[in-house]
Amino acid sequence: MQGLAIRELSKNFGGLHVARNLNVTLPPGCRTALIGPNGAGKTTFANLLTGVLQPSSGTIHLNGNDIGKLSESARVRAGIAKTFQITNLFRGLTVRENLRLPILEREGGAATIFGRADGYRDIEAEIAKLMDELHLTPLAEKVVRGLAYGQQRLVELALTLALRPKVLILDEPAAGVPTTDSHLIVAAIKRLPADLSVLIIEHDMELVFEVADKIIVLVNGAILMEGTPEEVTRDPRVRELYLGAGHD
Ligand SMILES: Nc1ncnc2c1ncn2[C@@H]1O[C@H](COP(=O)(O)OP(=O)(O)OP(=O)(O)O)[C@@H](O)[C@H]1O
Repeated sequence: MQGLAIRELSKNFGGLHVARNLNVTLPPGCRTALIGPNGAGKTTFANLLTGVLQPSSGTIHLNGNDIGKLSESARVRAGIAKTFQITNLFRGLTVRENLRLPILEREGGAATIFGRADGYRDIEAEIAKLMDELHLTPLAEKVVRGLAYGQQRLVELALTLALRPKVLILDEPAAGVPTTDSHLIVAAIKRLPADLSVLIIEHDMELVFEVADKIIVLVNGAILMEGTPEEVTRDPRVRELYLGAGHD
């Protein structure tokens, strides 16, 4: 089975059930959005996938391999990356300098990569490609501190993609980005590598509907329903949830 397969995943904090027997498959190439009211358990679910939290029960397989017991860093190496949670940019460095860092890290350090005949050229070519994909090329020599917030988020996304993940978790990609710039984020999500599995946790429904192939609605730690954006909008329970009280 290709992609990420989550089976019967549960998490309790004492008597509080924040994930209840969750079964979710994130196939390569699929853009899945996870939505739900505040406190539904979305962040907890992401933390269970990245290894920040250990589940009470259940399994997680990536391309058939059990990754459920791996540490956070081992999961990153296995191909699970999450962005937009913490800013890990070096604000005094340029966009290009920032992008060099995860590539060096991935390749096992400067000594290894620069020891190869084409090492330097390969890195610079990869940085150029990443910047091109995210339309960051005009900002290459700009110091990150001076960029608009939405642009900084694109740089963060580029840094995460430099790790060459198989599964990308976008945690509220539009949070804090002015609405005038949110189209930059939408465009970047649309240009992500075609075979990547993407899980988007997002409150902004407009963004979700623009980018998601599939939506999972989480309520009280359980899946209320999942389906295409059209199926989800038609569902009376979802309409009740989003037109009623208790959401952002
Ligand atoms: N470490 C923890 N210990 C105890 N309870 C926790 C812990 N982390 C989260 N919770 C509780 O688990 C529930 C789910 O929280 P979570 O942050 O996953 O929800 P969410 O859907 O991401 O919410 P939001 O949309 O507000 O970010 C909440 O009731 C929260 O208070």
